[in-house]
Amino acid sequence: MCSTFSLSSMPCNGADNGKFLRSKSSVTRARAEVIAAPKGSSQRGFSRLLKHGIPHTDLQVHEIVERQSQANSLSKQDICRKPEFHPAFLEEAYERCRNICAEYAKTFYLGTRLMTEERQKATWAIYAEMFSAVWCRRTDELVDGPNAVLMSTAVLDRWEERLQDIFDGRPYDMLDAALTDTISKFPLDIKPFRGMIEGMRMDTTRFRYDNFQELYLYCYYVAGTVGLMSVPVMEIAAESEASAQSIYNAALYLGIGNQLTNILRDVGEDALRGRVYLPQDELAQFGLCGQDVFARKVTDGWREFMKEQITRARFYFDLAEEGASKLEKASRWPV
Ligand SMILES: CC(C)=CCC/C(C)=C/CC/C(C)=C/CC/C(C)=C/[C@@H]1[C@@H](COP(=O)(O)OP(=O)(O)O)[C@]1(C)CC/C=C(\C)CC/C=C(\C)CCC=C(C)C
Ligand SMILES: [Mn+2]
Repeated sequence: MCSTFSLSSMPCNGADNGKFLRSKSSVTRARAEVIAAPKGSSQRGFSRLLKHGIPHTDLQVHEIVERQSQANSLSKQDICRKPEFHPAFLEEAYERCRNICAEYAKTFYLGTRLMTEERQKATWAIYAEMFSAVWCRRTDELVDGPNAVLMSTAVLDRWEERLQDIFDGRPYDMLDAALTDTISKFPLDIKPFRGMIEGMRMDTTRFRYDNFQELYLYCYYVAGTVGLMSVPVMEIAAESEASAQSIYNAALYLGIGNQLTNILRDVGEDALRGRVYLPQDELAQFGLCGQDVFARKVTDGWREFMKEQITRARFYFDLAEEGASKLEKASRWPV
């Protein structure tokens, strides 16, 4: 059993994070470290973003970093019981994960080809598992009416049970087996995986985001968590003197930057699914509203609004960049 990874409570909201930060000076320092030098962000854009504030999820990151350092001091045997899989079975399992990644995440897959063999396989296994959860959830969107949310909830509850079984060494199918094997090789924490499912839950009930604070939380769940899953696989360079917290934050920011970009890319497609992920208060500042998004009107106001949103996504990519150089050498280029 992976008792080291037992779950604590669900993430707290931003207000609680604030209290926590005041009492944990190292976390505050780490945060300051990361936001001190956002290369490439224009001064005007940057101060505007700071005025909005960077909504924080430091509490979760801090917990994960703590558990990670405990895990690193344990032997692989202590971390997780290694299940006995036939080598040919595992080979086939990873091959299926690879095919899913190559088919549905083409650019990302190219990046994985630059990784060491063990890291590639781990990345495909994580991708395939999370993709399957997203895919099953999406299929439920085809169900109309009041039963839709109930169905999604049941599907996500089942995924959460499966996740626990994977971490307990009881995989349900071949894709799960690949992830169980990956978990026996890398000190992965279940918490970001649960967070990803929480993000999918949010997506079943929430079709609008009033402000960036709310959107950030969604992005944290569906994408920041991907960054947090990645660090134990990519590994921090032994010679790195940066705090683990600052590197995990950078990984989280890479997820946020990716998800904000994904949202800007998919405005039209998401509107067809009845969703507007753009912050409503910021749309209003440019004289826009959700209806304009559905109407697909491209006006000067829209262009100006989008420029600001792009600036924000770049801001997060800039925050992430420094962290990538603190990873194990062989992981920097693929990231
Ligand atoms: C220090 C440092 C900088 C480390 C690097 C950390 C790192 C490698 C971060 C990667 C961040 C990343 C690629 C995030 C992806 C974010 C993203 C776009 C998420 C999408 C969510 C939902 O979007 P939407 O609902 O709009 O869906 P579509 O537009 O219809 O696609 C996602 C689709 C999330 C779904 C998640 C997955 C399918 C799993 C992703 C898993 C991986 C990419 C594997 C990561 C593991 C490793 C070891 C790299
Ligand atoms: Mn999208």
